[in-house]
Amino acid sequence: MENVCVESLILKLHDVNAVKFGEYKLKSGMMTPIYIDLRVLVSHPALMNQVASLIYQRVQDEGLQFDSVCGVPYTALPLATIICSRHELPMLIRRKEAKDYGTKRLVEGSYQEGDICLIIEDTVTSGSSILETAEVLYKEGLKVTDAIVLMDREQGGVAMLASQEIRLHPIISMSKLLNVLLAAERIDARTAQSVRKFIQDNNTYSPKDENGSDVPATKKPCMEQTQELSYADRAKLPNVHPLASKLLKIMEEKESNLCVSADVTSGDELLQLADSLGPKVCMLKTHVDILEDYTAAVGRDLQALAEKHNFLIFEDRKFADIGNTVKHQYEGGLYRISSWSHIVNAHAVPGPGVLKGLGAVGKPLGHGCLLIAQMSSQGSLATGEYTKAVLNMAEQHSDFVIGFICGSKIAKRPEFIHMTPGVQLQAGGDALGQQYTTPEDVIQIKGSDVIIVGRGVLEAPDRLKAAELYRQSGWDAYRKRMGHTGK
Ligand SMILES: O=c1ccn([C@@H]2O[C@H](COP(=O)(O)O)[C@@H](O)[C@H]2O)c(=O)[nH]1
Repeated sequence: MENVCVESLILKLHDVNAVKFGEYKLKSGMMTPIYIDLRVLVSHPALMNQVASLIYQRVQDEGLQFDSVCGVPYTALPLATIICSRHELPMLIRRKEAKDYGTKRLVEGSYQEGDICLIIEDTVTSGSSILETAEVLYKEGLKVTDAIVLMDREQGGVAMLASQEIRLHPIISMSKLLNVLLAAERIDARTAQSVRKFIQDNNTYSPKDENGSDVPATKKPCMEQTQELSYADRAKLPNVHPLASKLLKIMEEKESNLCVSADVTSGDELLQLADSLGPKVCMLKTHVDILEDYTAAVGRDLQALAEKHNFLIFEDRKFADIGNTVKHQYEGGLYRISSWSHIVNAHAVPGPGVLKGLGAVGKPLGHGCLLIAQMSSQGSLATGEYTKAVLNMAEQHSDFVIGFICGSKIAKRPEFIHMTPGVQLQAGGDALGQQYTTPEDVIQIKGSDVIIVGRGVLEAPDRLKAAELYRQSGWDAYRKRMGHTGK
């Protein structure tokens, strides 16, 4: 199954005019400055397949249990059909009007009383279309516990359906849509703000109080606003880890969010790289165990070069064992990683013990750790609930965890730094499952902070020139994300 990124899907939906700005009438008669018209998807099969993949991914991420799937007619019908056909799931079709001959059924397909039916919908405003479909299914003795929607306009649908005991799982929120279109300069700040205001002023759901009277609809104060902090401002936050603060300051000073992955096999080449590319990077990443001639002098000299050129060293060791073992692996052995590397990383698989073990060594030295929340390789299992659990673990250990290895921004706390590998100037991949995306995509669209580039620099005819190219494109993408235009 293809891996679909929400941000690029939003841009494609905009390309095919599925997202329109202007004056449009909703089903309720309400006028809206933004209209989502996913009916056009039927004319774009590749996009239709991507939407179906995203919906199914969400079904899996949420671990939903159900006996059949029903798409709300008509736009979600082909989506449900693709998903059910690809994954061999039983599907039901809800008729909008009963036939006046034959079985006269309103629900087509085979089902039994008590079966759970998952509803799929394309866009939700108030949630009334999903509820109408659920009510038809209820009359047939079916149960509805969950619904998935591609686009939630954030106008009360989630709360209304929750009041009817249906959990709605939106994939794209209106806030996300606006943020992505704004960052990609598809809309201007004024348009985004006027749509936000419309959404906040037009919440369709009024919960009832205990006497059954309407409680006035609350205006949502929580639509994601994009007033983002700069790297420099984040460095000054009161709760930022001192090492994260140092890195953010370096990034701002050197105008670099580039980490070069120095995946070379000789100590001399590593040191030569560190010296020549040092001025271009905020961080140098190593895999010390691929060096064929490591000696303690390499670690020492690397540290001196980090001082000279003002960058941090990140040993990409990916610790993944019990606390006691990782403590030894970090501090001892041939490489004595903790003696020269400012940052290491760890998988969350072993549980918090891995951070306790590493922290016992790293914390007194002022070092920091990145948790691996997602990976760039095809078929990675670090997705969905796992990624959420990693985020949670980081929040519990923010005295040592300074951020994440991830594909996109996953944490709201600006103290955490997001670092993304799998970056080249052209999207693509290698023969062993690595997947590449571009600096613009990673920094501007996906909201990560640092690009990690290996072969994009190492295999270039002129490594210094290539590093400068990546530094500049990473920095330009950051400036655009912050709303700066031009140089
Ligand atoms: O998910 C991950 C985690 C780590 N890496 C590492 O980053 C570099 C990428 O090198 P490229 O040559 O740019 O592909 C490499 O050291 C990996 O071990 C990753 O790629 N993905």
